[in-house]
Amino acid sequence: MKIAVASDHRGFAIKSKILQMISEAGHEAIDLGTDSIESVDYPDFAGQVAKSVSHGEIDRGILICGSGLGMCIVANKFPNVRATQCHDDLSAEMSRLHNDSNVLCLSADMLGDKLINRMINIWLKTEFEGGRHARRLEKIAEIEREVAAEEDRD
Ligand SMILES: O=C(CO)[C@H](O)[C@H](O)[C@H](O)COP(=O)(O)O
Repeated sequence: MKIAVASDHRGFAIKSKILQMISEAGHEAIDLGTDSIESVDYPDFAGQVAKSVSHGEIDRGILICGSGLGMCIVANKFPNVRATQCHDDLSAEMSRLHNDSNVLCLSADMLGDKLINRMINIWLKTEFEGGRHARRLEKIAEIEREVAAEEDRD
């Protein structure tokens, strides 16, 4: 898979390790910034990754900020993006099994390197279960279409 990774200043230190984890797992890792610990605004980076996932240019994204929360809020503004804030092995697994998560949002401040490594490997390997969960994702897609249609009318 082609996987883009971006962070704000708080996630900068772990980002290079995450890029390496992705490569070691046999995937193509794309670095979309930030490039230093200088303070930046997370919406700029979440937006780049989420837009690429939304347009199908990349398969998945990983976003890291202090809490992971702001990144997740931004990413879910984009159609076709199912961004999930995960904090342990089980949430990483469930986000794939039930939600077909295509953007993983992580906290740099609250999670250790070993846990992040494990979560990423689980998130990369776990397949979506489909079935009743596919019906629910179709309802999310329908909501996205309704919102877009309302915006067109305004
Ligand atoms: O998006 C966040 C909070 O929802 C992240 O934790 C950011 O990294 C954080 O808000 C950045 O804060 P800072 O004080 O400017 O470093």
